[in-house]
Amino acid sequence: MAVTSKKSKSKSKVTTTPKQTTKSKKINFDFVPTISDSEDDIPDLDEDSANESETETDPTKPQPTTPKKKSDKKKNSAKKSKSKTKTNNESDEEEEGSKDKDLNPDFIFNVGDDLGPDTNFDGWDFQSGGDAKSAAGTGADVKRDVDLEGIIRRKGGLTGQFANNGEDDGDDDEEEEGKDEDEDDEEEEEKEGGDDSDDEELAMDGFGMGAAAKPNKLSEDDDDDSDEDDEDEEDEDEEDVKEEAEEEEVEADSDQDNDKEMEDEKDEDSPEEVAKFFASEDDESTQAAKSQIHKDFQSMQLSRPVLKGLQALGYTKPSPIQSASIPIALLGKDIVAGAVTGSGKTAAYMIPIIERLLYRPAKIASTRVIVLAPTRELAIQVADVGRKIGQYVNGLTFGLAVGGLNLRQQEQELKKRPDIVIATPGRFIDHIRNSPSFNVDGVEVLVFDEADRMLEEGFQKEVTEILSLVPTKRQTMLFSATMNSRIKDMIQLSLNKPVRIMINPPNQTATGLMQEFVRIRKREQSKPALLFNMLSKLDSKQQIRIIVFVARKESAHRLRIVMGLLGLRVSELHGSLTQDQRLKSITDFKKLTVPILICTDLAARGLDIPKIEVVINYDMPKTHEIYLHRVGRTARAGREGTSMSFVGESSQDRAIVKEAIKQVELTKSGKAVGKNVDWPEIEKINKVIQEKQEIIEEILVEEKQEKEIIRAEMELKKSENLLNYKDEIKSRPKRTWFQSEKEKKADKLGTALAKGKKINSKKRKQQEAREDAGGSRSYKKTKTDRVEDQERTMKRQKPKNQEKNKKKKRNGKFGTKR
Ligand SMILES: Nc1ncnc2c1ncn2[C@@H]1O[C@H](COP(=O)(O)OP(=O)(O)OP(=O)(O)O)[C@@H](O)[C@H]1O
Repeated sequence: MAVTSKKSKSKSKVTTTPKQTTKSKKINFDFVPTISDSEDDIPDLDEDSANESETETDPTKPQPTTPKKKSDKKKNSAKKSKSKTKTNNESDEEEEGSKDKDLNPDFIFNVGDDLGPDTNFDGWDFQSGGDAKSAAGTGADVKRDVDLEGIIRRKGGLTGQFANNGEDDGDDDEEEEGKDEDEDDEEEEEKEGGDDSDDEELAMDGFGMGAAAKPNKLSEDDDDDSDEDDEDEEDEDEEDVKEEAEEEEVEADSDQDNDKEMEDEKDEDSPEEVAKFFASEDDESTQAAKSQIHKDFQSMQLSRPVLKGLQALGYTKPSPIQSASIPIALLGKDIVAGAVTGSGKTAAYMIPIIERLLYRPAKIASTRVIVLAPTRELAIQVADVGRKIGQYVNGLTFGLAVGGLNLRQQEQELKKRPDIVIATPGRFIDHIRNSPSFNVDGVEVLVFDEADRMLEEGFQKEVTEILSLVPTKRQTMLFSATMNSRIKDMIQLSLNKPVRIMINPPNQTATGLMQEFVRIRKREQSKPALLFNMLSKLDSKQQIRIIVFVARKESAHRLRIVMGLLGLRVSELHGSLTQDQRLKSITDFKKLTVPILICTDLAARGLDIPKIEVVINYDMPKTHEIYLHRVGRTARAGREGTSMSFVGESSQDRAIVKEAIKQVELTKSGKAVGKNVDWPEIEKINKVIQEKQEIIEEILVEEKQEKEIIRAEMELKKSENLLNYKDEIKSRPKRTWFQSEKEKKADKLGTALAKGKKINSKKRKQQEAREDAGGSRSYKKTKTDRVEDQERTMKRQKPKNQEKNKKKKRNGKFGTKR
């Protein structure tokens, strides 16, 4: 399906020609040969400890009508000046001053001869996720929250040198403090220098690596909307529970993945399967498109508004994945693409999508593109990138169908049938089922971002349901940094001879990434102290962004309290937080208000905050794949970054380190080193933490009590609303759910069973009970659901119709008839 454009009639077609081909260099799109399974060249981890038992501890998307265009132009210019102001406001002097200093000039965003990326893109923006009425512009309800920091403060915490950043006062003392801190730092550096010898056993050789192994809706609008919002509350609460369950799956996924999965990765597709499934390498147009390397976006025959959008973002040259994917996507072909984290995959699919919409305008408003992402935050970010690229395209509209954000607001947005809808699967299905004016019959393009994740068991049912609803005649594109999905998993997507574009070898890390590994041995209990020690040494003034990954939500929360008690202000990000809290954590992190973010794997994929300097794996992930996504939060777009991993003695942890070293050696990308730490110093800190255990428990109890009070207040309000708006609430069509929370849980159990995991008898009984009940429920509204809906709608319309009839009668009596 060749894409012709208005422009192409007078100018040139988007299809590629042999002429273009001769000018261009050829790049290899194939997978780099499979990594040898032989571990001969891999330095062994310390043998003695290899025999020690594993310990697991937890210390803590144009409708071009002329009038619309005019107003849109106005809007666009307003938008433009607005975004300019925003950029000025957002980039503080220091950041500007140091802009892209940290970029790696070798990074191949620029295939040409000059510098690394000079992008104006300053990360994603939640403000564009919804209207400005509510917190973070997302339409998310602002609900009363527990003041955890207040509790920590009352318990004597957050008093240290780290606590006064952000909105706090204490300006006068800042310089003084700065001096002291500098002196302290010097002292600490000296100490550190002297400590190297102290920890020989934990040094790089400890890993057998030798030296560096190369390399509330309670705001103003409440007066108008509060009634409706309150009525919605019940629905939304229930919906939030479902969404939470969905998100939990994202997080819990790493719990489900195990060594078995790593083995599966090695289960390669056969050459015959590959030849049958993927487009032939000999396909002429694909060949022509593939063999080019575009030195700039102009040579891709992109339209002026899109080029303007890219220019505004500071994207001068396409990254390799963009250079390779855009021409093929413009041909309307299905794509399965993989490229290293932070290499610009979002724009790689967003640019051709916008181009397609621009040159094939729809006659009537319809949603033509669906982008599916595994997490809410990623979906919001993708929408933001899309909006920014398409900011000069008249009438281009985006919609979000993302869990945790205001359902009614989204419904209103989707009613207008935005061109591009970015969605998380659960909420998307919810809208298709329950938002009558939204449908997906006009969908032409379906994108799976983080496709390998979307094809995993956690999303299987949702994806199957979505696929059954969208038209089969469509373009489907799959993108991920770890696009290792097997053909058997992709078959359900009904891809039409997809073109396989693999830029980097699978499992490669960013070129500018320094991977450091700290061996924990039996000091699991000292990990919080180690974390504190590292955080304070890394950034005594809390001026760099550090992201810390932990295995469990509880650990994230506990660590936040521990760090707070030691005077270090950190944020947490995981599925147990409300969406408001989640967005606030990210916004604070982005603005450096709270530059340390402790999170679960919810934030492992796709999150693009350009200046995350360090990623700490406090708990190692379960698989090397997740490790790649986590460390991929730094060293993005050709920048440099460091990852520090706390490596335990489990075979799983050790296997990931081995794989990381192996990949560095194989791909010659980045570095991997062992790191010494000052254990005596850390043990001192650990002692302090141990002494605070009681206080930590007290804080947790106090927090729980506050939460219960808030919950009781909310329940009370809900009951009042239920009484006050009973009739209205009852007349509403009953929302139907894709899966109940119970079903989700039962599915998880099923997954566990399928994976051969041991489950206890109670859980097994639950699973059996579910199977007895007929297994999974039907996904579409049942006939009964529909009849009930109709009855409710009729009931609701009855008073209105009665009113209309009365009016008609009145008009008959007193109206124009004489
Ligand atoms: N052509 C370009 N020139 C300069 N910067 C770019 C270009 N394309 C993308 N970027 C920037 O590179 C960064 C990474 O892009 P993006 O988030 O799309 O990466 P990704 O490959 O999807 O990463 P991940 O695999 O982690 O999801 C973003 O900050 C983006 O603004």
